[in-house]
Amino acid sequence: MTEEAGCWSAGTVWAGTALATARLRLRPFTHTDAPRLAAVLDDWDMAKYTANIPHPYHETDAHAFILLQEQRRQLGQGAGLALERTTDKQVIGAIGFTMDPDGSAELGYWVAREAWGQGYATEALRRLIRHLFADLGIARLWAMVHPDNPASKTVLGKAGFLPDGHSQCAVASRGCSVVSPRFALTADQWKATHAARPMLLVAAAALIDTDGRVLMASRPPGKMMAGLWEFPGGKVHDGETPEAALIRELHEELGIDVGESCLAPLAFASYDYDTFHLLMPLYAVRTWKGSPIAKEGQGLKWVRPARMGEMPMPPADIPLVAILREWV
Ligand SMILES: Nc1nc2c([nH]c(=O)n2[C@H]2C[C@H](O)[C@@H](COP(=O)(O)OP(=O)(O)OP(=O)(O)O)O2)c(=O)[nH]1
Repeated sequence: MTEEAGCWSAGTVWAGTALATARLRLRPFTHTDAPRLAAVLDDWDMAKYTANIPHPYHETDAHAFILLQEQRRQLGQGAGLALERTTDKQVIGAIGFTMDPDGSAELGYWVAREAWGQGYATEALRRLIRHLFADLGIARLWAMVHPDNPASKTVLGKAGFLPDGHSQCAVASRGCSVVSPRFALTADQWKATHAARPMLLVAAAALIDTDGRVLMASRPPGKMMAGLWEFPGGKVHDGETPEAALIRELHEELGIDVGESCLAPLAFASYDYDTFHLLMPLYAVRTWKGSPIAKEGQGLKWVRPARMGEMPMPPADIPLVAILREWV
């Protein structure tokens, strides 16, 4: 294997590589997660609809679960991944899969009560589905939900799963089994819907001050990826050039005026967000008129590229940080 081969091989959970979504990192559990798991899962409302969460739930149960996930991963039987929220690195759920001998895989997930109703399960599920179909070549995925858990059915529906009959499902916390609806999605069905996702063109700026610091903006509450630090900019409207869009956005968001000749193309981000594909040219800007002020409720920070890695950022922006470190 040449060194470049790393550029071609897809990330795989078998090797423990984390999967990023807009707001989450899907990563293997470690034993340091055990207290958090016990705090979240020792809750009847969490256990009652899931197959494998006993009740009550102690840290020893969490350690056994974490050990089992690592063993399953090493044996190629499946994996259980923590849903780590990017903004605060808190574990807010889990998602996992188990390989079947026929090349299909079963999925399961839960989200902590404090994070219910915010779309985290759908976001994680879409990302794992893409990994299983596109990177690992699995042909078909299926999942069962407890019959009294409509929220979980909705999550599967949003991810494109279709009803697939019923099966008996053991429920550890109740010590019995229930007849549960099954849902399934094939790789072909997924490919057809995934291929139809739109391409979103966004123009962004690295405003660089005389001290070599770059202006970062935090996404305001209520917007997708709220709280993450990004480069100022926004969507390119129909009929606009990326440059014109960026000049407009910098005026609207920061109250500064930038001439088109001051926009130097620097790099671009190209990133699959599951519901759209982002293409984002990044321009270096060293000269502008006015002082940047937050006009849209965003936070602003001047940051040295060497410190940017410490800030929670949209996953699309991570490769841009390395370029800025080299270049600024
Ligand atoms: N501006 C900007 N957007 C980014 C970055 N990284 C990244 O993934 N994005 C994504 C987040 C959004 O999905 C999209 C930008 O959309 P936006 O909602 O901020 O665009 P906008 O300012 O036109 O806002 P709106 O009028 O639609 O509310 O690009 C980045 O560094 N800067």
